[in-house]
Amino acid sequence: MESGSYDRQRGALIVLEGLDRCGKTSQSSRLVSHSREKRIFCRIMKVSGQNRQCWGDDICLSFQQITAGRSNNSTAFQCQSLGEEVLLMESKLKSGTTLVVDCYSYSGVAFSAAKGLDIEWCKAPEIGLLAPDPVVYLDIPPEKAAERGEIMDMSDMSSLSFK
Ligand SMILES: Cc1cn([C@H]2C[C@H](O)[C@@H](COP(=O)(O)OP(=O)(O)O)O2)c(=O)[nH]c1=O
Repeated sequence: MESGSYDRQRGALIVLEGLDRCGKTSQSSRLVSHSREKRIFCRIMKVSGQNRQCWGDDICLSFQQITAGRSNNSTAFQCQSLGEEVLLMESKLKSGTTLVVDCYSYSGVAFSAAKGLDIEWCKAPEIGLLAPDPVVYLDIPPEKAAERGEIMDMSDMSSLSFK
């Protein structure tokens, strides 16, 4: 990605993944600010699970984020909207906007699989998503993340098994 590129080159699809409170939101904001300073069109894309919300002029999409226990209906609902979401992303990227995505599909699949669902089943609804350029995984010990705020029940975390 070149600086000074207010041009028609495709934007990059940058994905940040990691535990809650690992710093995805902070780093997304810094990345967008830095990119804009370099005259690169850049927007944050928030993933909100089942709900669509807009955050200022940023884009919020609701990708399928299956978690163990969600009903088939909610999965079906999200899959239906996937097509238009992909089209929106595609159009933004093609017009030269770089998208910074705070959690894409990987975290939803990982959490669902860690809770015992078949990983191939978890991945199946993700078919059709655009492939990210870089995926940046922010690593943090769960205990450290928990110190940063009330995020999740650590006893629940300890029962998960990530591969
Ligand atoms: C990146 C970072 C965040 N924080 C704090 C700021 C926030 O209150 C909290 C969570 O950061 P945040 O960026 O919101 O994490 P995520 O989007 O992954 O959930 O942690 C630190 O204390 N130190 C750091 O280095």
